[in-house]
Amino acid sequence: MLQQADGHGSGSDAHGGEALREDLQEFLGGEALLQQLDDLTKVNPVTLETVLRCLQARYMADTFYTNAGCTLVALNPFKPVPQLYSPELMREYHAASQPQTLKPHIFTVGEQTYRNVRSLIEPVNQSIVVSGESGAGKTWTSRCLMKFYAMVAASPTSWESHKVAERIEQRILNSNPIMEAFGNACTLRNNNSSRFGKFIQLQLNGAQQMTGAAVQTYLLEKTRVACQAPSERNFHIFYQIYKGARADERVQWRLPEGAAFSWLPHPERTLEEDCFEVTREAMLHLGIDAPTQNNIFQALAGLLHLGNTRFADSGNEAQPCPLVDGAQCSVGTSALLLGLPEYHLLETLRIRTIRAGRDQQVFRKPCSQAECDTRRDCLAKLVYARLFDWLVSVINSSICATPDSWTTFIGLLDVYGFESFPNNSLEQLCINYANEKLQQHFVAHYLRAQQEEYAVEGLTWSFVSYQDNQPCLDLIEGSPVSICSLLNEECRLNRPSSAAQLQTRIESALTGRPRLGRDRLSPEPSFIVLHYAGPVRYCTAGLVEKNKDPVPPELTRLLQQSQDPLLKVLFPADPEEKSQEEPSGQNRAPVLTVVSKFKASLEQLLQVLHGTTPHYIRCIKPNSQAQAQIFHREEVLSQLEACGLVETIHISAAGFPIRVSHRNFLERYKLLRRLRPATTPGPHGPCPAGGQSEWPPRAEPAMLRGLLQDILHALPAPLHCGRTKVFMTDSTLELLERRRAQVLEQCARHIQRGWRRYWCRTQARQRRAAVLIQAAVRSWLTRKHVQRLHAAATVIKRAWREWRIRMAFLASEELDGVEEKHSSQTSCSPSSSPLPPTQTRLQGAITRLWPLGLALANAAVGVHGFQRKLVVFACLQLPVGRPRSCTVQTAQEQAGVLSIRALPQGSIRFHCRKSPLRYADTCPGPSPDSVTGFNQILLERHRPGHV
Ligand SMILES: Nc1ncnc2c1ncn2[C@@H]1O[C@H](COP(=O)(O)OP(=O)(O)OP(=O)(O)O)[C@@H](O)[C@H]1O
Repeated sequence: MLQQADGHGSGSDAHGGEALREDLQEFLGGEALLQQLDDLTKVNPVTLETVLRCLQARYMADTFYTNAGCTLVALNPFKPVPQLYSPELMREYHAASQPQTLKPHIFTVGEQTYRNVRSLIEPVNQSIVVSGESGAGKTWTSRCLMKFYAMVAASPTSWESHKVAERIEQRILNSNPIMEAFGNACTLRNNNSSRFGKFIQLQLNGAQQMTGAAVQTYLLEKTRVACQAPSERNFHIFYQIYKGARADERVQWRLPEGAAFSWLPHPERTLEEDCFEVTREAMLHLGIDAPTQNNIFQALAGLLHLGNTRFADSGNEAQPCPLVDGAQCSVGTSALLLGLPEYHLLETLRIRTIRAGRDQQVFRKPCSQAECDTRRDCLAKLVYARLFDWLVSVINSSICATPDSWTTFIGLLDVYGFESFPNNSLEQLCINYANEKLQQHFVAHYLRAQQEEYAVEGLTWSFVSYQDNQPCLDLIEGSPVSICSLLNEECRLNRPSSAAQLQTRIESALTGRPRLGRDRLSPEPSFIVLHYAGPVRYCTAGLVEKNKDPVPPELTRLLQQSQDPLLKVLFPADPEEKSQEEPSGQNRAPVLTVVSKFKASLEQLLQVLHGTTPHYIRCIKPNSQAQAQIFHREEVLSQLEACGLVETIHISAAGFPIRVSHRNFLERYKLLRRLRPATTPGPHGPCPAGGQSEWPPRAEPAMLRGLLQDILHALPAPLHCGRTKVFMTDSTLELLERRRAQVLEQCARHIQRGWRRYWCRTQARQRRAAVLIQAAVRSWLTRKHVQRLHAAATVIKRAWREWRIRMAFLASEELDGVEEKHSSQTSCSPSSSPLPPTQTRLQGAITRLWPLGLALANAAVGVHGFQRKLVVFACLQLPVGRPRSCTVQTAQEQAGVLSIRALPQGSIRFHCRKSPLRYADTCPGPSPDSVTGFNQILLERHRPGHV
């Protein structure tokens, strides 16, 4: 989950931070606020990932400055930013009552240092260390700061002092173009790369007015004069004179247009730094008059011609190397321009003189071709380095105030950043050694600042667990044995030693040193130093030679004989002078090597820095293409490592990298009080269920602290409760988060359980209610249905009964009617009959035998039509004359007689297919055994016609 930078595992750290949960991220820092976060130490937690994200967000929003505790991180905009360095802005920062509350800017640092000087709080002197890799913007930053001080420190009381101050400031500002022309060059990484380190001391009087300045330079890359890496250039000044010389000067300096110089690569490339006039102007302002300037440029032209002096192999050790074609002219011109005799120059380059023996006998030995080249290059480097130092001294004499006119100073240190290339040599060793020294100084200061914050918060804590870079410094410069001492020893002994031998010596003498490593796969002899910013492999080849920086004494002697006024100044003839460059086997006195000189100047610098209040500006190059609005995380990350910001983060991790205000802490972790055992209620009562309302915005600090104590009581974690913040380590945060997750899980379980119980209860209730409703509805529906059926049945029953009754009635009527008629017929007189007598007789017969007649009438065959009707009427004794009074259906085709059976009693049974009676035919439940009666006609003997 949480990962904090530990040791040097930056990669994993960067990824670890990514895994941080969003809500935690928000709690600790607030994702949305990243670009508004002015201080990198306020990103929470302080990890590389969050720091990178914050820087990126700010860079993309054109915010180039960010605080990082006591450090200011300056991202190179690589584009002109309007108003970012305007005089109005300078004035705004200067006039602000609290510049720290304004946006981070180099002017905040400038103003802070200025106010510190004014406050006279010890240490009064201030220093600003501007560091970063090549092209990160150190020179730009230093220049802007100098302009700032020139503006703010120029508030003189009188007109006269105003004029003095203005002149001084102008001189200080004018020193920049000169130093840049002579000390800067176009490299692969920066078109205007400073090839030296510098410390500028701005001197202030008791009224904090700038009265002067002093410049100290370090480690000029003088090899560039004679050797330039592919695609790189020589120092700007050579191009300036080559391109900017007037016609008469060209003649005087022997610089015809289009002339080719091997030490002037890529002359066709024109940079804005190639402005000769600006340099001349600045030199003039600093008191370097035109003849002196002329002299300087003439000597530089002499060096260019010296570069064209090429030697061929003589093929004979006893013979000096001949010059290649055309080189003779170059030697002549060079000698002329340098004020040297041509012959003497050539001889010095080609012949080595060796003094040996008790009486210092002189031997002359022709040099090899390579040695000639080396001596030529050495001469050029010697002249250029002395010229550069002389210029610095001239600048200093021009801008430096008399010791009694200034009391305090603000120092600006512009140094190379940490360097690590595939092959590193003495230059990188010196640079990285300086960076180690500065890092140690920075860390000590940072720790002090941290301690102060803890003290303000009322915390006592010491950084005992922090491992500083002392072991690495011991390895490089320690006593009695270190890399520097071994290199110096090699120079002092002046014994021939190969690269492999040097490697072996270093490894055996420094074996067991924790910061020394070895690259077993490297084909070249080398050793590895584990610097705070990462491991660097140094090749041992050429280390001793570079450390010796040998200058053949003949060269110095030659230059001392120059007729050139400038060279006379640079190389004063002093017969008493014991050349430092004359190491001899017998002389066991310490030799002034590059390393020892550098170490001495570094110690002097650090002494100065120790006596000041330091401020740090870390310049960061967002991309190596020098493009605006491009932020390469990997590149920035490696620079953060190199400038020690990562180390700062590691230190933060060693302390309490996480600081949360009391209120925020309580808001997030109040629920941890639930962990408190039920039997031990805290002094602040039971846990309130509420949220925000429980801590009103202006809650008493005492109350907050009390609640905090409750949490601490419930969860014994290594938390440190400051006056306004809670301090904790990364692992504590992790523990808190874990416990919080546990409590949340418990709560979630409780809620789930409660909810499930409630849900089940509700479900059961609903189910019961549904069943009840369903039952009620169903019974109601059934009742309704049954009622309807009942009603229908009643209707049917009633109708049926009525029908039955009617049918029975009709049937009985039918049957009764026949009998009655029959009886009444028999009782009636014949006179009353309307029928004729024959008919009446027939009718009587029929009537007597009416069942027979009826059967006949219904027989399928037999009587038809009216006869059939008549028979029926007769049988039923219906009046024929009134056919409408009753209806007799006779045409019952189907009702034929099926069988006629004479019964033993004398009765006859007619079995009809259908009852001849209209209504008596219906029988609801005929029994199969019984005679149906209605479709059977039984003629009984004693009583015919009984049905
Ligand atoms: N604040 C800035 N605003 C705009 N451009 C800048 C700024 N800072 C730096 N640059 C650009 O970056 C280039 C490199 O800056 P600068 O020369 O100051 O780098 P440096 O760190 O001094 O490099 P070196 O160590 O090689 O001297 C400048 O020439 C300029 O173009």
